[in-house]
Formats: sequence, structure tokens, C-alpha cells
Amino acid sequence: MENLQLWQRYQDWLYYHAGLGLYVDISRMRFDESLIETLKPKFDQAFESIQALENGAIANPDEDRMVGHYWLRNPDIAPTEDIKNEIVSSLQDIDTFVQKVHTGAIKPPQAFKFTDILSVGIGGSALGPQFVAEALALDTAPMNIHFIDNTDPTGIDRIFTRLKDRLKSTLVIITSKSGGTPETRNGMLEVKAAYENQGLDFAQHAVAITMTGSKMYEFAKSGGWLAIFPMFDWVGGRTSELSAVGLLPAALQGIDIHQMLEGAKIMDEATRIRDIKTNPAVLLAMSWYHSGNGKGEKDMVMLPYKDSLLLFSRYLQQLIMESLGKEKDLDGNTVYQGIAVYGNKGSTDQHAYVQQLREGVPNFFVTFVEVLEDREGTSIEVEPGVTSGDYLSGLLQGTRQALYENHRDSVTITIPQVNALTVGALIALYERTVSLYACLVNINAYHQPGVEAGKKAAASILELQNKVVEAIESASESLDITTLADRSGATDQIEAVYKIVRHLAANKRGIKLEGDFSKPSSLKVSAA
Ligand SMILES: O=P(O)(O)OC[C@H]1O[C@H](O)[C@H](O)[C@@H](O)[C@@H]1O
Repeated sequence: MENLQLWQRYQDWLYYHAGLGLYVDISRMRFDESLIETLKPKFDQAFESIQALENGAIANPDEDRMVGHYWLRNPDIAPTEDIKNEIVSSLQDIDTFVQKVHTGAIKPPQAFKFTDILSVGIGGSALGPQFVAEALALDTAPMNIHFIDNTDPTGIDRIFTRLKDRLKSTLVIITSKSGGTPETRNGMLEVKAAYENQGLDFAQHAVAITMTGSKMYEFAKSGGWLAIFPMFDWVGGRTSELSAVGLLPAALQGIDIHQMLEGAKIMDEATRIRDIKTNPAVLLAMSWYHSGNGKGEKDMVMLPYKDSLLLFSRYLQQLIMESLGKEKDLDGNTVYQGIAVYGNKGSTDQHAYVQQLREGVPNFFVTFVEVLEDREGTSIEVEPGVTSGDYLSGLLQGTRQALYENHRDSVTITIPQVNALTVGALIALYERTVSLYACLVNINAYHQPGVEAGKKAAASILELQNKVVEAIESASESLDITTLADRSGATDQIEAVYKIVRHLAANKRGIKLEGDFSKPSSLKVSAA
């Protein structure tokens, strides 16, 4: 296509939201108008099911749950008065609690004020707060946030080392919707032990965000923790950033959570419009559909040209891949759906893998995120008439063009600034796009049956570990791995037994492993 034709296509397809100053440009996706005709009936159906969802239909049949993250930013549309009140009072509780923490009305026993936040959670209970902290928290924030989002002892120790003497002025937020996620439970127990080791009263530092009645809820309640904020049954983990999960840590960092909610509310309204060309989420869903042929054949490379948006792609990885990565469609057919998401930031990634994007396997489309304002204040000139920000802008344009010329498509989202309003809007834009796309390809975006398999397998490995240790302790001689597996009642799980003893031996857990490590069958195991 000639440049002038492209310019026309750009104008024909440009979406602009005046209130948010947000643009969506899909002109560099090579679809033709016939796609609209094909997709129109599917979109009509999608609008119906999304409205039903917003009205409180059971949208997650597996878990018999409503899906209500849209109500969080507009409680007036909640399906019942009770739900509306829950949302409003949770928000008030957050505001009050945060104000008291900031003024020192709620303070740790051994310091004047809370200075830091330690957030313990995983998946949807970590990714949103991490993205928003990176995007919006200032260096002058009233409190600094740290995350434990894994059960990695070294990772946990690194945080303790960083906090050192500040543990006594750190507020710990344990976030788990289910209240039963093992990684989060472990993180909580590790943090609790660290407080006790320093002679500090953990309960006076601890806050839980979880569903009422969960294991974590009972633990926090019986332990007399500072506060418990509710996680609602009808908010999924990956769409929970605008519930207490994201709002409490954000507000503690001095981020304007009301603006975040406002941005999301405005975007929700914009993406309710039942039209293809004037609904930004429809434009994105259509682009995804076109690019991957409705089967996720192409990966989504997220390239925000702004350091503060570095974690956007990581956040979207869960939102998109956990929602869309499904084996079965709603009719039970095997479909293997999904869209793979990766990316960090531009222009940095241009010096890493853009070579492959430009010339290698054409199995992706790019989403550029452009931020118009370079910085607050003026910039120096790095060359006559040119600033660092001009470079960033030029590199984005250049990469978009170079990719397009080589038949690599892209979408570009442009925002005026990274601020609470636009971040809230971006979250809502992608939440809605995921909902719409899931309807287009006829899958349930709101369950995650595949996640359970790994969790169950891990639990059975830990059970086996206990049997293996018993077998070693009750043996009077050293055992080879085959015999050990037999005695553990796990003859056919010999590889798992081998890996368990290798791990225990590496961690001074009272087990000795001897022999030729390149030949596992030669190894002898005994109690150390
Ligand atoms: O918040 P939690 O209940 O601890 O869950 C944390 C995460 O657990 C699982 O991996 C789910 O698949 C995620 O969707 C969820 O965000």
C-alpha cells in the first residue's frame, strides 16, 4: 500500500477518546472490510453475553460464579443493593485505613510510622499491584513497596536483606483470593517467622486481603491482624487489580485510586458501545482475531515505549493467557485456544529480539504503546533540535514502519501520559477485549482448569517426599534408588524419588547421597 493510501487507512480506522486522550490505531493490521461482515454477527452475540455478564449472569458456570469486575468502578450497575454496598464500603474502608496509616494513627508498635509495604501474593494477587507500582508509584511515595510472589527461599531472603532494620516499620499485606494458595501461605509463614525472630509482633503489622471465610481469613481473624479487606467471590484473580487487591497497596503508595477507577469506568462505557468502528475493545479483539485467524496462530508482542510500563506485558500475560488458553470451547469441542503474550519495552527490546521480529519467523503481531508526553519539564537537546524523547518517538515510528514493510502487522495504542486515569483505562480496555475475544472464539474466559494439574502433581510429590524420608530413616543400610522407590511404595515413580533425594541432599536435610552423580542408578542413599 502506498504511503498516501496508508494515511487514508490510518484516518479511516483511527479511534480517539477525547476524555482520556487515548488513541487506538489498527491501520497496520492487514485485514480487509469483509472481516467486519464476517465478525458482525459474532460481535452482536458478544455484546449480548457481555451485557448479561454485567447484569449478573453466572458467567463462570464451572465455579457457579458471577463475573463482576465492571461493578467495582461503577457500583451503581451492580446487580443487587448488597453487592453495591459491599463495594462502596470496601472502598471507604480502604480510604480510611490508608489515611490512618499515612498520618500514623495506625502505627507499628516499635516505630513512629509504617515506612514500607511487603506484599505477599502470587498470580492475580501480585501481577496487577506490581504493574501499577512500577507504572505509577513515585520515588517520593509515602511508602515503598516490596513483593514476595514465589516460594523461592533465596528470593524471600533477598527481600528480608533489603528490609533489614525496616521490618519493624513495614506493613505486610497478604493477598490471596482463595486464601489457600501454597506459595502465599509459605510466604506468609516465612515473613511471620522473620518478625518473630526479631521479637516483633507480626499481627500488629499484618493485613489480609482474602475472601470472607477462607483459610487465610480465619488465620488472620484468629491471629488478631490489623485488618482484613474482602476479596469478592465474583471478582477473578486476573481481573482483581481494581478491587482491594490492587487498590489498597496503590493507595498506600500515594497513587490516586479514585482516578484509576474513573479511568476504568470511562473505558467501560466506551467499550459498551455496540459498534465495530467506535469501540476500542472491539477494534482490538477484531485485530487479534484477524491476526491469529481466530486460533491464536500469532503471538502478541507488547512493546510499550516507556520504562514505567515495563510490567504491562507481564500483567497481560496472565489476563490474556489464563483467560484465553483453553483446550475446550463452550460446546465441548477440542480447540486449543490462546494467544501467547510477551515483550518488555521499547526501544530496549530493539536491541534484543527485534531482529527476529523484522526478519525471522513471522508468527506474531506487535502492540506498540506510545506515550505522548516525554517527561514533566523541559528536555536538553542531545543533537541540535532533538531530545531523548524525540529519539524514543522516532524509534517507535521507525520500528512500526520497518516491521510493516516486511509484512509484520501492528496495533498502536497512544496515551497522553502514564497516570492513574490512563492506567485504569488500559486495564479496563484489555479486560473488555479479553471478554469480547473469548466470545468470538466461543470459550469461557473465566475459569482456569489447567492450572490445577500442576498444583495436584506438586502436592503428590510432597506426599511422596514424606514416604521417602521415612523409608530412608527406617533402613539400616544405604539404599539404591530402585530399592528406595520400592520401599516408599512408589516403584513406578523412581525418577521423582531420585529428584526428591537429590534436592534433600543438597539442602542438609539429613540425607546423604553417594556414588557417580552422572549415573543415577549407581547412587546410594542413607540418613546423614
Ligand atoms: O489469589 P489466590 O487465590 O491466591 O490465587 C492466585 C492465583 O492462583 C492460581 O494460579 C490461579 O490460576 C490464578 O488465577 C490466581 O490469580
